[in-house]
Amino acid sequence: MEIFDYDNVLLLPRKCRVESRAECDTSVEFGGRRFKLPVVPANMKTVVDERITETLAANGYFYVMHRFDLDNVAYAKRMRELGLYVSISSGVKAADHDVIDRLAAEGVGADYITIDIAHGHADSVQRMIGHIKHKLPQAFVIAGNVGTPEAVIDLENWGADATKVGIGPGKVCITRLKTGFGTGGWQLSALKWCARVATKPIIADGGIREHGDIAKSVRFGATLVMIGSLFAGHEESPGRTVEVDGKLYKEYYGSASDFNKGEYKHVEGKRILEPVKGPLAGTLREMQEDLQSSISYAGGRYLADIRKVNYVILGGDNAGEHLLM
Ligand SMILES: NC(=O)C1=CN([C@@H]2O[C@H](COP(=O)(O)OP(=O)(O)OC[C@H]3O[C@@H](n4cnc5c(N)ncnc54)[C@H](OP(=O)(O)O)[C@@H]3O)[C@@H](O)[C@H]2O)C=CC1
Ligand SMILES: Nc1nc2c(ncn2[C@@H]2O[C@H](COP(=O)(O)O)[C@@H](O)[C@H]2O)c(=O)[nH]1
Repeated sequence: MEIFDYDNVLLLPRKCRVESRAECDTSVEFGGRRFKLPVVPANMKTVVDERITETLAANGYFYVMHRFDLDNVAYAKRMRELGLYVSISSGVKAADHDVIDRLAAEGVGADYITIDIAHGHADSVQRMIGHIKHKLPQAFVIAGNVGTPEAVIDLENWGADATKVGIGPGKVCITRLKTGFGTGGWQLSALKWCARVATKPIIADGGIREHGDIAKSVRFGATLVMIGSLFAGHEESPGRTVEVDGKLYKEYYGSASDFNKGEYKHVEGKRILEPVKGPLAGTLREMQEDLQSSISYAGGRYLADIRKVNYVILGGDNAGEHLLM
């Protein structure tokens, strides 16, 4: 198997088919809705909050609200009152099952539910998918996180409508150091490996450091890309603002860090500071422009055209050109 990651792959251009990059369409259909970008900010406490998710939903972007210190039912009710779609996260414990029961009993429902645990290839996830499909059959269920084709096949067979791939490639992740496991350092080829067997959408989660990594993820099979660090350092970001030597930073910590958990137990995440870089809307606009350029370099007009390009692997044992024949 070829092993590579975002920083040692480049996509190869094909003849341009547009007069302007404005003709390139970055939108994507996911779970019955069309969104402006194949990008979703990570469902983490220092990345999204109520206000940011409302803005994203109201402006045509996909979001997943985090599940920490949050009343999911009250959150879902508020989004409904605002006329916005509901996209929440869930764990797999008894209290998480109860939330699904309440959403059903109170008639609130949810449009998207992301089952989001560290080791998503687990019986507990199978039970939770079954519970959601029983109580809220209309909900689109995303399940993860996983890092192997076997896991993608199982989650799909258990009823997941999409799977989330990425064990440990995140910027504040220390899973590979603490456990010796994961897709950190080879996330892009793990995505390719998983996408070969997937029959439903994949969300590539973690490891995106540059906007061009979004196009690379799409090339290797992602329908959406989940991003934490690139979104954590905005004016509106929920992380605490910290001043160091006159410069402003936002704190960004892992969901499995002691900062999120409130105790040092099974810690697989750390805290870092991200420089503050202006409003979120500016980054979303720049991501769209960059992705429009990516589509034009792919010789296409639509996101899916990126899937048609060849690529090169730079350096290492797998170095070489890879042609689609
Ligand atoms: N993408 C990634 O690489 C990672 C992401 N995270 C994120 O951190 C957050 C917290 O995750 P998590 O701790 O799973 O959530 P929870 O604290 O909600 O735990 C979920 C359940 O899974 C169990 N569990 C967790 N890890 C394992 C494991 N390795 N093997 C068996 N059972 C396990 C927990 O039990 P118990 O605690 O008793 O074991 C608990 O019952 C999530 O948002 C998750 O996405 C965390 C680590 C890696
Ligand atoms: N191993 C851990 N992974 C974590 C933790 N908290 C979040 N995450 C994952 O990281 C991505 C974001 O990655 P980034 O490279 O874009 O910053 C996020 O979506 C989760 O899947 C954690 O504590 N440990």
